[in-house]
Amino acid sequence: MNIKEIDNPKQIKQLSINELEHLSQDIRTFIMENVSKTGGHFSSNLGITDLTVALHYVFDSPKDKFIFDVGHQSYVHKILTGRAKDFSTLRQYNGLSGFQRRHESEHDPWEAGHSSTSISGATGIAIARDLNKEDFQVIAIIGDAAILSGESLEALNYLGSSNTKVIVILNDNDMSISKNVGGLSKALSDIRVSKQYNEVKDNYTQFMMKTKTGKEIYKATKKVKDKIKHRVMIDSLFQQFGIDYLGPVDGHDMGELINALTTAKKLDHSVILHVKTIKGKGYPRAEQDKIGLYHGVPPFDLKKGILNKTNTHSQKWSEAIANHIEYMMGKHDDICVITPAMISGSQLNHIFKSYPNRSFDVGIAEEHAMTFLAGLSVGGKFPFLSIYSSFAQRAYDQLNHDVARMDLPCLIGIDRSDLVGSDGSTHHGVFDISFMRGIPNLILMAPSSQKEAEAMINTAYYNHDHPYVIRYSKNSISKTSLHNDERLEIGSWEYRIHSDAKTVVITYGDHVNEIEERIRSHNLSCDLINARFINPMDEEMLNSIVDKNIIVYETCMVNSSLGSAIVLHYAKHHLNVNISLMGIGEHYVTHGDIENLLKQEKLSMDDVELRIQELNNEKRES
Ligand SMILES: Cc1ncc(C[n+]2csc(CCOP(=O)(O)OP(=O)(O)O)c2C)c(N)n1
Ligand SMILES: CC(=O)[C@@H](O)[C@H](O)COP(=O)(O)O
Ligand SMILES: [Mg+2]
Repeated sequence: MNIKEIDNPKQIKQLSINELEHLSQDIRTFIMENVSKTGGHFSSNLGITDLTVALHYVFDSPKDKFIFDVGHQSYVHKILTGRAKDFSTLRQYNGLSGFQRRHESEHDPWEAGHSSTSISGATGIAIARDLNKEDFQVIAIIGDAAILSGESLEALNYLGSSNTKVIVILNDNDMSISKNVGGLSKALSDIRVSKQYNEVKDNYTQFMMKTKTGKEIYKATKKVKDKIKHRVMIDSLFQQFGIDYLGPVDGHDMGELINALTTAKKLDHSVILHVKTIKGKGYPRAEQDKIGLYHGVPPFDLKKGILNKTNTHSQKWSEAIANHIEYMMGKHDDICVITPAMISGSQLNHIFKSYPNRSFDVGIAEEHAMTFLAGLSVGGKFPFLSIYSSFAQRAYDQLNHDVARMDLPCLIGIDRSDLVGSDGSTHHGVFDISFMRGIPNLILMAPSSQKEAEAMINTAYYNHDHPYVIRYSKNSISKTSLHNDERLEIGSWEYRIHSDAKTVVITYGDHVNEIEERIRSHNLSCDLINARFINPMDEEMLNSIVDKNIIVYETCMVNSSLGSAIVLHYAKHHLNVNISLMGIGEHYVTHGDIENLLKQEKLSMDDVELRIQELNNEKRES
């Protein structure tokens, strides 16, 4: 069957097991040839090929709903649902997304990019189906790392107590991006495929599901069997949630897969089908990859594999940050490093090798990572958490409630800030400034060079007084050798171009050098300020340019960004617009007090603000 001629998964329904196996191999070859050209998620899709072919053979998408967790492993699903012809546009502007996208196909009922949402979403879709008295299957396809993350466990806990039916396919390749971590992950990998046991069990279950009596007997005996199983046999952690468990089955044996999926389809209650696969199946370098080199790949030569290029002139921001952190770890043994499953992406492999006892990969667990950081700080360590901007969105309350409120000395590296390119909208780091600027005690920094980044890390460590955040993008920067020992004054901006021009641009991070180069090469009459502290702002410098035209340039121009803070500062201090900022917050003044004040006395806004402060003090003292 020519892969590009598959418009609809129905076309594979009449194939034999043997033909399905050949189709699966052809799809793996197609993925290798295409993804090695465009870049994208490589080993996860090779490993899930047989399972996805079997899923589309047994179930009927789009009537049956396929929800891929994260969605980075949905390429085979896309190929079988008529999108093979678009693969040359994978992860490009206006091209095929690297994740499920609803606008792309009726076969994509769900969207993700962030991990561990599939079971929650599937449960919602299933319960809505039951309420609407509709009849279709809801299937969540989730990896062994994603299923061990907070939201997945919350969803499983709820699913086990609900009467709806969701089929959870656990695609267990014993790998996250790199090796999977945690106690539950070990329990999973200890459970072995026993073909004979599964065959007997599948045939028995299918036989019992044929009749009403059979179903009753199945349920009654299942309880007894589970009790015995809990004690004597595989202590499957999923049965603890009250959800039936099938498997584990060999994820590369088409017949066994189809049998197990058919059993799951016939059940009248939720079930987890545990499927063991090999991440990178069919491409030995990817099968042997334990550090995630073939998880998300750039375009590469299939024959030679991905070659480790050591570039002496440029580096990724992550590398510059990790190098200086490692340098500081060598000088100060209280520094620890945390990552939520992104060792390779955050360039921490060398630190994990050099300081294994002070480096912690907590798995896909951003909430835990952030509060774990707080605990390490309370315990007298100086922790550094490296976390992607969009994944940090998961840990907003932990940052606010556990780190900032206690004003704990630590450093948080917000990696992949600003636009990230091919991962697209779910991964752009454009909200971190707006969700962090309002949190008390956080010092927000954005370096424009390696040297400045090192000075910021030094400042955070040696000041040892607040939680510091340093944000940097996925871009590359020029590489210098030295580790400088400089520090910065908190809130101090840098006049990068100071020619007393009528216009001044204020920006930070990667944009500073880009804009400086443009001003100089076009000989523009324009000053440039490097706002390297996004919070607190350099109000003295702001006041010194009150008579200039100001252009604020930033990527994440969303509410409560730096730009809006600057506008507010001017409105409050310099424009003849009367504006007073009044927070009720912990103040003692009520809305009613303010209304009365405004009504009774004809005061200027400055007087109102003054009067409110007096009123506030009076009430606080009373
Ligand atoms: C909230 C969140 N954290 C981290 C990631 C990065 N990430 C994408 S896939 C992945 C590993 C997933 O492992 P698993 O669920 O086992 O799927 P596999 O790739 O092995 O099939 C990670 C950590 C993410 N997408 N979302
Ligand atoms: C799917 C996912 O979330 C990760 O694999 C992500 O794509 C990694 O991004 P980087 O390639 O920027 O490390
Ligand atoms: Mg996995």
